[in-house]
Amino acid sequence: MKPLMVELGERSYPIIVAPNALADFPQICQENRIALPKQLVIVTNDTVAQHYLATLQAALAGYQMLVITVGDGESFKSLASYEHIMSQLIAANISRDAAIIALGGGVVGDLAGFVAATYQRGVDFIQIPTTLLADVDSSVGGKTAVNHPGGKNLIGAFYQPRLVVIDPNCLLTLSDRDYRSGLAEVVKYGVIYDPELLASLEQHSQAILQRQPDIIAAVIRRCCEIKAAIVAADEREQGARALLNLGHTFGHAIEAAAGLGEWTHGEAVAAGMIIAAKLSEQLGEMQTSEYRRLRQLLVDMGLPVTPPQLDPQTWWQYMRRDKKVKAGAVRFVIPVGLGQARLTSDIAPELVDQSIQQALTDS
Ligand SMILES: NC(=O)c1ccc[n+]([C@@H]2O[C@H](COP(=O)([O-])OP(=O)(O)OC[C@H]3O[C@@H](n4cnc5c(N)ncnc54)[C@H](O)[C@@H]3O)[C@@H](O)[C@H]2O)c1
Ligand SMILES: O=C(O)C(=O)C[C@@H](O)[C@H](O)[C@H](O)COP(=O)(O)O
Ligand SMILES: [Zn+2]
Repeated sequence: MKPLMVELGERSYPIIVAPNALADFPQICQENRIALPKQLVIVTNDTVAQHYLATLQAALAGYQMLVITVGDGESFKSLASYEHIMSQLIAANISRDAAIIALGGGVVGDLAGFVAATYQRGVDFIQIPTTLLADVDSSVGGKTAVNHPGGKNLIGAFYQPRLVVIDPNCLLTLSDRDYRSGLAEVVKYGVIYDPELLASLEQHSQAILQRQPDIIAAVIRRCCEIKAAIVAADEREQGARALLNLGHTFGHAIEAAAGLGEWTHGEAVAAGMIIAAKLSEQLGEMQTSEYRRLRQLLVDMGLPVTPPQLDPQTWWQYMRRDKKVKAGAVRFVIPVGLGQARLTSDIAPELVDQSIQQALTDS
């Protein structure tokens, strides 16, 4: 199948979606004119390694490989893990012409990407995502980061991979909770960009939840297509890319306030999208029927739609650290109906507080 491309001039790169892509990795590189260097560094965690490392290593027999594992979970997307990886790269004398391969979900991808962006001021980076969330979102677009106790992704860099290789078969071993978490970002694409995708998620919700391979591969391709188009138009989030942050101003606050890892990223984004939709309803930009339709879809996907009870001060403490803050004002992504969204700072804080309260009490 023809690769999707993220068009960024000299830094353009392909996204390959193919069953068994892990085993075919060197051939995929060759077909896409990616010359693998002699030294390869695979960053992963023990959970993913147990399922997929041997297949990738066998495919790459003949290359010098250093495997670095990090702890499993959001709390390991940290400066401590970053330092752990850096120390191993330095101890092994990994040179600037090596390539770092992230094999794992969004945590491994974001962390390994930030290492790749900064080790000796930048080495080549390849994403091999293994969760639905990483397939449809985090492996594409070059946002790399680690968390800080003060908030999500506060330390990072824009650094694009050279290649993204997605093997949808990896999803068969993913837990239900993590699979559903990825569906939140899938729904997000429908809300901000693609009403047909939303309708198709509603129509095929059972097949999607059962992880039927054809449907899942089609969903992954469509999401990557949307993300690639948005990133190509606005790589560094000066405009349209901010729409990919729908639900995240609230979602990141939920994740950080609850303690990283208590809510998965997708769960927090789902509840955050409901608050954003409530805001939109209050502004008269989303009909009540559309709000209820979105809420029902998230419920059908097994995602939380009720935010946690936090006091307003806590919400605002985290929301003020959002990366979309401009000239001191928090900017919100507001869905306009279902299928479009806009970014605005022109929202009264009382309306935000009210929307959070209403999302909390809605049933
Ligand atoms: N860079 C971006 O653009 C971007 C976009 C969205 C989310 N993110 C970030 O991604 C992170 C969330 O990613 P995630 O949901 O993939 O979480 P994750 O990386 O923690 O993976 C979820 C769980 O699944 C396990 N796992 C991974 N692949 C597996 C497989 N194939 N089979 C069985 N288990 C597997 C992991 O070990 C982990 O326990 C968050 O930190 C979020 O901020 C980044
Ligand atoms: O790629 C983007 O742009 C996104 O905003 C995608 C989000 O799903 C993702 O969670 C991202 O990491 C959030 O970025 P941040 O800049 O709000 O930390
Ligand atoms: Zn996200």
